[in-house]
Amino acid sequence: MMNSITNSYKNTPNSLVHRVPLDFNSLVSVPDSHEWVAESVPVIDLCDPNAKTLIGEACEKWGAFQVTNHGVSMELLNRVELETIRFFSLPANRKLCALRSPEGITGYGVPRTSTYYPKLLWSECFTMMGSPTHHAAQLWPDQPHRQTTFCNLMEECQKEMKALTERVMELMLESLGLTVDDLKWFKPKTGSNKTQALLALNSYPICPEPERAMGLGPHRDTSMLTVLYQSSCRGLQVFQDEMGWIPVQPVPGAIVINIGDLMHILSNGRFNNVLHRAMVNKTRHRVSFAYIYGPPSDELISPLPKLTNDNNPPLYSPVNWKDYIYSKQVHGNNALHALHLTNH
Ligand SMILES: O=C(O)CCC(=O)C(=O)O
Ligand SMILES: [Fe+2]
Repeated sequence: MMNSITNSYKNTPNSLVHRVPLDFNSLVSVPDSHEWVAESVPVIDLCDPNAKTLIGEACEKWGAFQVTNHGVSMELLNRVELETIRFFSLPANRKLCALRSPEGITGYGVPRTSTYYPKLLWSECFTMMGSPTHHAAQLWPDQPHRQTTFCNLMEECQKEMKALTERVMELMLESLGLTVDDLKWFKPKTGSNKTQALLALNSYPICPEPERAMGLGPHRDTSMLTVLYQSSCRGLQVFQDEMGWIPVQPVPGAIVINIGDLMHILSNGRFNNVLHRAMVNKTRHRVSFAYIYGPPSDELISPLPKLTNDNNPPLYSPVNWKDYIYSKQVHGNNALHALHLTNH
């Protein structure tokens, strides 16, 4: 019998790491040994024979997942990341030469979602559609070589991201028991593919008071899918009922896929259009880049007929991407409610 609590620890497992605290003051980040990881969006190997099923499950539960073995070269991702850092390190007055016009969609400015919130965001954004030739000439008027390097890289990035997006889209359709033929505009047998996409470079500068600011506020993407490379810096979080905000841990080389509102509509609500946000931090300038993929701008998107029946009627009325983007700018996160068919 122990007669005092002094002996209570005798013979209990007691390795060095369980006895000696870290020298916390010497650390600038949390080592893996001390990281308390919550359950988060799955990481899916695209070459896994089971990828289709895993993607279907992830889309229903999370509306987001990370992919590895995705076919986009690491070397390209690194180059785009470096170019993104280089772009945002330009002096403010230089970046303003490419300021997005009030009616335009491309160029430098605040994030597209800024109109949703009463407060402004701790971030800046540069958006492109195809080659950013016009903006490159505004940014580097006397450096044609610099313009070419920038444009070539951004075009290459969009080409690779598009290939990945189509591969993932196809797996998503298959997981719903559909084929590419069920979506006429996706990979048309005749004529060219008129799908549209934006490439957005995002920058979240170091913030002196991160707890008082927000990089990107809670939002759902207007897209069909968003393909995001977040490099190695934490910040992205997804919202899950009951669990709250969950970090999406950067996995070296992995790419994040988010389900947007249009995919949620197309799947008749089966796929979760994930609510997400980006936090800022005190020590690292965070950059990310997002390939925002959607249908041809006039194409009407509605729940796919094969996914609806008398017991499972369509939940949303048809909308095209162009009008939906406008509605999102005006109504923010409530734009989707306006399309909900409440009479069923
Ligand atoms: O930077 C991130 O991690 C998130 C970016 C994002 O949500 C967006 O561009 O829509
Ligand atoms: Fe987003």
